[in-house]
Amino acid sequence: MADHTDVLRGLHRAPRVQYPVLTPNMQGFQDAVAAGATEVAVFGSASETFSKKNINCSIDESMLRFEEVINAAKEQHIPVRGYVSCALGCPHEGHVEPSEVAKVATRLYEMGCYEISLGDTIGAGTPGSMVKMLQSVMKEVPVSALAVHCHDTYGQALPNILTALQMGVSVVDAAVAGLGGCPYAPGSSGNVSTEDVLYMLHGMGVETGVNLAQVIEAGDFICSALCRRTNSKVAQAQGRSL
Ligand SMILES: CC(C)(COP(=O)([O-])OP(=O)([O-])OC[C@H]1O[C@@H](n2cnc3c(N)ncnc32)[C@H](O)[C@@H]1OP(=O)([O-])[O-])[C@@H](O)C(=O)NCCC(=O)NCCSC(=O)C[C@@](C)(O)CC(=O)[O-]
Repeated sequence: MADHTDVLRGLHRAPRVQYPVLTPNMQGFQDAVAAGATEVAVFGSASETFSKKNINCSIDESMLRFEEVINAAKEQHIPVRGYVSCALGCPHEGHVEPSEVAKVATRLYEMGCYEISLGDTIGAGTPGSMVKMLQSVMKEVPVSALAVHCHDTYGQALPNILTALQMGVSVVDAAVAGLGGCPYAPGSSGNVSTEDVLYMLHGMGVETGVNLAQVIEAGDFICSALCRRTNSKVAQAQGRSL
């Protein structure tokens, strides 16, 4: 959190690209806007323990903080995205009831988040648990306002994403080279790699508007800058960043 405004100020922004900034409280929101953010995101959790460890407050307290951020954002016409972590399991509590995910997603949506990203923070979900969780959330929030955010710890990210797409979700979070993760989800791997999602979608004939070869190049660049090996199976198959 501490250096996100430096990152934002250092970006060379491309037209038609959004650069949402995670803003868990008003301090984060004000700093982000001062640094030029045009979209922000609040990140809550369906697990009480994870909420306390990740953002140092209970779920109810987080909602009060988010309401303040969302109201301030509305005044400035800044769109707000909402995340629900631990949608398919918690590193501390284990199983998370789909109804708890639906409750938090509904609160964020009703407060004014234009989209709710359902996070499998520890990557422990399967198509079976994805179906149950989405069925519960979709009773309360329109599917057009839902996104999925899958980590690949157990190698289930792509089947989970495919399941969500088949249920009508059309927004998928991904990270170049499968980077990412969360300091409060120890042992969990990064987000599903953008390259692997694109390869699957293009193979299914889905038009994404994204150039896979250029994303692989971007993955090479960032892996070399971070001295990390790519987590993308597609990039590995093409002999990249090994
Ligand atoms: C939320 C806080 C900041 C509360 O932290 P806190 O300690 O409760 O906050 P505080 O208000 O008591 O302030 C303590 C210090 O933090 C500073 N502070 C206070 N707010 C901010 C801010 N916005 N930005 C920068 N600094 C801040 C504040 O200025 C103060 O500094 P000091 O006076 O001691 O020098 C802390 O718990 C925190 O940083 N949590 C974030 C941890 C994190 O980065 N988690 C990973 C994010 S990704 C994720 O959660 C999951 C997701 C989205 O990827 C989806 C998924 O897979 O599930």
